[in-house]
Amino acid sequence: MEEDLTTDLLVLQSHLDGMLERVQHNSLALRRFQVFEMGLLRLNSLAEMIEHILNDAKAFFDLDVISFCLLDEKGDIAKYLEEDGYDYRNTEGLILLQDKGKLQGILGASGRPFLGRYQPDNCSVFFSESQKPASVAILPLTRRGNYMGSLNLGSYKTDRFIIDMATDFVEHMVSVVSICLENNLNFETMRRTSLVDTLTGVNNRRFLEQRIGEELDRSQRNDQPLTCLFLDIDYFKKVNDTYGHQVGDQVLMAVAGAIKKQLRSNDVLARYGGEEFVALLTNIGEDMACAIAERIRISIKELPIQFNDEGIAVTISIGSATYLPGRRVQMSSAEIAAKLIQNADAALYQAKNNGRNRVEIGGMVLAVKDLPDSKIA
Ligand SMILES: Nc1nc2c(ncn2[C@@H]2O[C@H](COP(=O)(O)OP(=O)(O)OP(=O)(O)O)[C@@H](O)[C@H]2O)c(=O)[nH]1
Repeated sequence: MEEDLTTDLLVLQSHLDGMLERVQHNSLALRRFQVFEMGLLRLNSLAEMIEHILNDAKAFFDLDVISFCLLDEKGDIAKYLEEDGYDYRNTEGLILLQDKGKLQGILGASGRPFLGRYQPDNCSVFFSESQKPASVAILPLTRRGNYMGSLNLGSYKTDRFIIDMATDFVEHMVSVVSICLENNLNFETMRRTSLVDTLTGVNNRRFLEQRIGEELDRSQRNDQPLTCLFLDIDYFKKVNDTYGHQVGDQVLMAVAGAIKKQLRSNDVLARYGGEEFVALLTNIGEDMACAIAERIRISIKELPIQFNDEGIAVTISIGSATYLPGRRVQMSSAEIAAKLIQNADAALYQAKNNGRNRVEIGGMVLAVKDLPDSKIA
């Protein structure tokens, strides 16, 4: 009798130990998840989110392999990452899928997580052959019933993810990841649309105003000149009056595209107003600026724009001014920026006065106040 009691007590004790161990394990997992979640909420961009997921989640959740799959049907995500200089093509574990069908094929229309043994048919898209896990959790990221991608966790242990495992915890995690992903994507889209001119697709004036200060600081730091071109289509009112506003819009788009083609990818081009554009050419002094402006002028003159089989002749006038960094800086970036644009605009005015379809050089801008007009051309 006493022996039976002792055995029962030992069994009970071992049950309790097991339960305690599970509670401790779960509370540790929960704490880790809270830290991971807080990290996710603090992120400011899509690139940061990708890094957090791929680099930190593996350690947080003690995984052997992880991949982050994003549905990118229109190629916007690739474009955003590229624009931010993020090397998404060589980021291990990041998968941009253009076809929603693949995710639906694996996870079904319900969007339920898949936990279990690695199956080549379903899982090879998410894990490379060299890092093939034994068990996986393929967690769909969805918002409002739409797939956005999946978070794919892998372990070399076959029993880490099993079919009947409770999924409450992972489902909570993927809803947080899904919300963060949606926020980051919305933010990236908003950031771009608010700084891009919707008609021509080049940047808008607000973008230019933000960027010019950064470019001037860079110019100062690297002791390299920065040139500003002010470009204005000639007699554009006549194009509108003759062919209509819609054709005028087509001309604006064609001209913006042609100017952009003559610039380097790190130069800035913005639509400043109606038919005016401003370009910032980094590390370009006056001589080079003149050659580039001439190249732009000729490319616009030769632009083949057709309306009802009739060619529309378009020309552009360009004014240029160049900032020369120096040791004596007595003006703020904002003051230098205003002066640079003002001088380029004045040169444009000259180009218009001197007959249009021409380039005028407005001279150098220095950051010193004591030179009258700071203009030494
Ligand atoms: N189609 C179209 N026209 C625009 C847009 N924004 C401004 N404009 C037109 O651009 C024209 C600008 O005319 P003006 O400022 O007189 O200049 P211009 O005819 O180009 O003459 P110069 O600059 O002196 O050579 C006006 O007719 C505006 O209506 C736009 O987004 N689309």
